[in-house]
Amino acid sequence: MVNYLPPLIGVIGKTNVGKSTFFSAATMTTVEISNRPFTTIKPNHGIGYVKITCPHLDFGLEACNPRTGYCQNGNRFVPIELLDVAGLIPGAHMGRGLGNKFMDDLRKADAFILVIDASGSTNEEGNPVPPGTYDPIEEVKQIINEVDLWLAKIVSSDWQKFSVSVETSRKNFVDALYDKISGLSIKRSHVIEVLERIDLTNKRPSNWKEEDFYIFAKELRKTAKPHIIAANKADLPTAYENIERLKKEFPEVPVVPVSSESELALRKAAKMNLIDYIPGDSIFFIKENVKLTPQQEVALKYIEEKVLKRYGSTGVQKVINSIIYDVLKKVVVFPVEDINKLTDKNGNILPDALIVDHEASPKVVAGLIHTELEKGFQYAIDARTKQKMGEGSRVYDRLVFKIVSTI
Ligand SMILES: Nc1nc2c(ncn2[C@@H]2O[C@H](COP(=O)(O)OP(=O)(O)OP(=O)(O)O)[C@@H](O)[C@H]2O)c(=O)[nH]1
Repeated sequence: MVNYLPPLIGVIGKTNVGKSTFFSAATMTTVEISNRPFTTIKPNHGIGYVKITCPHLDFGLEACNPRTGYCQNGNRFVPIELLDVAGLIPGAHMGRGLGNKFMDDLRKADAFILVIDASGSTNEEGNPVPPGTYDPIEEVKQIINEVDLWLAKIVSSDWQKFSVSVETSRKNFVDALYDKISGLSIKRSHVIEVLERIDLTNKRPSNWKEEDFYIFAKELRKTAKPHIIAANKADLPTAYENIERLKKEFPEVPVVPVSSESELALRKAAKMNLIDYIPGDSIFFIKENVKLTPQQEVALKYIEEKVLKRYGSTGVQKVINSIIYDVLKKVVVFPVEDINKLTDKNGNILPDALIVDHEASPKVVAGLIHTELEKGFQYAIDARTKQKMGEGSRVYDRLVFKIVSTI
């Protein structure tokens, strides 16, 4: 899969809200896996996983052989890349705290998970305060505002020179603007969409005012750097009402109740063979013949009562699935060589799982696997229906398919 890159998701938030706990929980596997999906993993990068029902179940197969990620009890865990973005404080866009580092990290991300302390026990500077005394709605507004100010700053830098150059050379404004912000991993279509939406397409660049940059940045963030809210510390009673308030205040953004600490504890306990637990599940089982310490018993009881029974899961897995499916509108597809055995040419069952746009054509997916495969693309065959899929067809979630190419 030479051209395939998994989605890159930034995990952002103030200090002390549980961002590191979330990151550790999301990147810890409950089973030993030997494969390393991507060649270079930098210090603040980690692998998280989208959880889906593995197609091997639908086809009545016993197991599969993932080249990356893993499969546990029929649940396929498909890798994505997570980026632990440096902690954020007000003024970060001006370089305060680790501001510049934070912003550099965010440039590359396709979307971000905003971890907040939903219990209201961390103030705006990231210092602990009595639970319920800080309003997490303010926390969200503040961080999103920092992101918008940062984007506006990038867009407006050297604007005078830029606008003179565009106006005197009669360059295409959209192309020039797209070039200017190309370091942000933003699509050209995003720039066009945003300019049209806020009616700035025909305004002379030299007439752009400060509020134009801000509005443009805000809309660009919504389109090109969308986010989800991980309402962490949801196990604490002061979070209950706040979570409902957050959902009402930000109806356009998924708000997921999360207890990162609970998820981390469950994954650790599973790794230590104390419990059976699959990430994202609503239950766990204490293994037979295991003698828990009183402390472990209390902790597991707490998680069961305050988190699993209340919310149906710890929320960590839900956040990852939701950002991939609901926010980025992706699907997972499985290319194979043999549509009857679902194998590659070496006999591995369903070895590859690719996360792609839900509107992608099989030909575009072929190009992610190999440029040559796209060039020689003839058609694909859907392994479930055995029907041909032409260039005009669209992939769907958990599609298993073979690409037929002249090359
Ligand atoms: N009750 C509760 N506490 C949590 C939860 N997640 C994290 N915490 C606690 O919150 C505190 C901060 O957690 P961290 O993960 O270190 O927070 P952070 O945001 O990464 O902070 P920095 O590392 O300073 O940037 C720790 O005491 C955690 O144990 C949770 O789900 N519930």
